[in-house]
Amino acid sequence: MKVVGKVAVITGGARGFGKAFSEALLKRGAKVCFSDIDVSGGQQSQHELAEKFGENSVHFVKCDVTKEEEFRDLFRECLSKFKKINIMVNNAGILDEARWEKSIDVNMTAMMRGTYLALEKMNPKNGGEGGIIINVSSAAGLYPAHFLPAYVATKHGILGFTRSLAMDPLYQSQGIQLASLCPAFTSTNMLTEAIHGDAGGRKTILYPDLAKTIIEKLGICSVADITDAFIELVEKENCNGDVLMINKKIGKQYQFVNKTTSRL
Ligand SMILES: NC(=O)C1=CN([C@@H]2O[C@H](COP(=O)(O)OP(=O)(O)OC[C@H]3O[C@@H](n4cnc5c(N)ncnc54)[C@H](O)[C@@H]3O)[C@@H](O)[C@H]2O)C=CC1
Ligand SMILES: CC/C=C\C[C@H](O)[C@H](O)/C=C/C=C/C=C\C=C\C(=O)C/C=C\CCC(=O)O
Repeated sequence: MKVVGKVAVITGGARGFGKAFSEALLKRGAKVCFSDIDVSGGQQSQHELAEKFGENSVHFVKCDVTKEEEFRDLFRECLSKFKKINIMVNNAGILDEARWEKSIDVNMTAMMRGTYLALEKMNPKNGGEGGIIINVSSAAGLYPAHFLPAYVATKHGILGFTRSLAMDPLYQSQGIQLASLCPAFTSTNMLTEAIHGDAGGRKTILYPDLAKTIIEKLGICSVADITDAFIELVEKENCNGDVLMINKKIGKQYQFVNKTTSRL
């Protein structure tokens, strides 16, 4: 898709990947409505991005993706400000093995809700223009890891859901494409907290020492590495059904490329 002139909704955009993806789309001439549960972080990012790209290009909305009404309001606000939605990025996510039910709520249920809401708004029958939905999974969506079993389950779920909808001829006929991004370990707050504990010193994963050893072996990506892969997906002529993994050792690698053998 050509990004210039398009409108994107991004969840979890106050920091990390969500902020970097917002900036990359703005740089290419899109308008971005980004959201987060973190109001002060979101406002700070809004200020920075508006200074670079103009007040009329970027809009922050407070949205806890686990609250259905707030999620609906995010879409309403984007449509009222920018009149359309071409790109939806379900990026908000948490890593907290002690709160595995919450992990399912944020990483899985909210991602599904964001996808269904975007499908509704992008449907030409409802005034939409089709579009692209990118769901942020993880290398943990492709590989098991016994230091983060609940997180792994949610990230595998994202792939199953997104790849299934991408097969549906109904959405294809509406000009809607769905793809998944699978970054491996990347230097954001999520990784720092996993290794060192969260702000309160609480462990977010099991066996942090083991995780550290594995991370040292596999290497750590930069946010720029992942943003580059994100933009590649968005700008492809057809990214429908794609699962793009990125890790430090092998770089970008499309998974399940032999789609005929990995589909019904
Ligand atoms: N950093 C990494 O190594 C990797 C991260 N990911 C995924 O990328 C996505 C972004 O992660 P990072 O930027 O690394 O993490 P991060 O922790 O820096 O950013 C996550 C953002 O999501 C927001 N958020 C959390 N719960 C929310 C909720 N209920 N409603 C709305 N916003 C909420 C947070 O406030 C934060 O701004 C997540 O889905 C994560 O699972 C995937 C692979 C690797
Ligand atoms: C402790 C981790 C904390 C945070 C990281 C993120 O939340 C991230 O989402 C989790 C990633 C977990 C990744 C688990 C496995 C990764 C595997 C690979 O990168 C693949 C390795 C080799 C590929 C071999 C090959 O195909 O040749």
